[in-house]
Amino acid sequence: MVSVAINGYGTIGKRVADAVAAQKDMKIVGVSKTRPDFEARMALKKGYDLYISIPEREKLFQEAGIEISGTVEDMIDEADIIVDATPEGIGAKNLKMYREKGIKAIFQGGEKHEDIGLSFNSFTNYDDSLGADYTRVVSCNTTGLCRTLKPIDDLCGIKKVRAVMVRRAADPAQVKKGPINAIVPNPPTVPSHHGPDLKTVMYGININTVALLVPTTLMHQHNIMVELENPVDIEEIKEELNKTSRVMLVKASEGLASTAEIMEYARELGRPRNDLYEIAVWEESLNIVDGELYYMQAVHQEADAVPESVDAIRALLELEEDNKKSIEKTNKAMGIL
Ligand SMILES: NC(=O)C1=CN([C@@H]2O[C@H](COP(=O)(O)OP(=O)(O)OC[C@H]3O[C@@H](n4cnc5c(N)ncnc54)[C@H](O)[C@@H]3O)[C@@H](O)[C@H]2O)C=CC1
Ligand SMILES: O=C(OP(=O)(O)O)[C@H](O)COP(=O)(O)O
Repeated sequence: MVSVAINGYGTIGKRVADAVAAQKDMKIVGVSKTRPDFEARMALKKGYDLYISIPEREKLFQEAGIEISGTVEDMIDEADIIVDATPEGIGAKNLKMYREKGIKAIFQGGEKHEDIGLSFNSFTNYDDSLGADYTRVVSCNTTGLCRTLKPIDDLCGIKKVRAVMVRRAADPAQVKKGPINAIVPNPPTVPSHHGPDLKTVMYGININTVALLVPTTLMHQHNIMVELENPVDIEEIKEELNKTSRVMLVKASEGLASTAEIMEYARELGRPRNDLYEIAVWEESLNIVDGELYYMQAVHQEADAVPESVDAIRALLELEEDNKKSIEKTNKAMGIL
């Protein structure tokens, strides 16, 4: 059983911690916090040893009566691998420390591909991270694109993709982010960074994306148009997506006509934090017009890329050479369809 530490126990970090703890071949040996808040108390309640990323704040934790086991450097000494889930750009700064400590590390999508040198998705390029020292799990939006474009490409080939990424402005708990009442071209430049980001894990795919921020916190929504290489029937596409792991077809006609209703469905599934790991594709949106495939999907940004971090641990530590077997193990432990 390998020992995993989480540097940055936040939205993604705490979810990855629970996902790792659910696996049979790995365990959590520590998580790091910057301040003694309710998340720190929850981490201890879950049995995770707590480490501090800002040593000068040790007194704050003591005054709060929150037991800590040391600094991030101490935590690294206990682990076989680090999952860095710090805010965008901080992971790249931590890379120097990981190198000096000689520990493998997995980063998240807020880091730049060029800063880490390798990016990861369980379905598209797992093998390239086998035995690597560092890799970067692509962001929630790019993960969402991978999950549906990969099976479509395998089925009938993709000539070109255009996608409009309607992104949530903030996560539900992020009270300082917006917009509250505006639609923001973000980035205002076209194409957005999502196309190049997808190419770091789906090599050579021809894609251009446009991205917006809208005042919602629940999910991202994607509008995808695919010029297909070879003719295919829409029922074949539906069948392929229906059997694709970490993807689910939903029907607006059955009350799942919005991101809000999809998240209500996620609550019915009863996973931790009502998370939806699967990419939800509106079945009614799937259509082929003049040889071009159209479809719409929704992405639970807080959760969809979390299982990929678990698979990345197996790849870097060479616990499983076959991505399909890792995906199966991760899914089984997390109750993913
Ligand atoms: N929130 C989302 O929807 C998604 C986020 N990501 C990526 O995941 C990464 C983490 O993002 P979130 O979990 O949303 O951020 P977050 O802000 O929720 O959590 C970050 C955690 O790191 C801690 N932290 C801050 N500075 C630190 C430092 N120097 N050392 C150690 N810990 C530190 C914070 O206190 C916080 O607990 C980013 O790269 C982000 O782009 C990827 C997919 C979706
Ligand atoms: O939108 C996201 O990534 P993206 O920039 O790849 O679209 C992620 O949800 C992270 O965004 P955040 O930095 O607003 O949390």
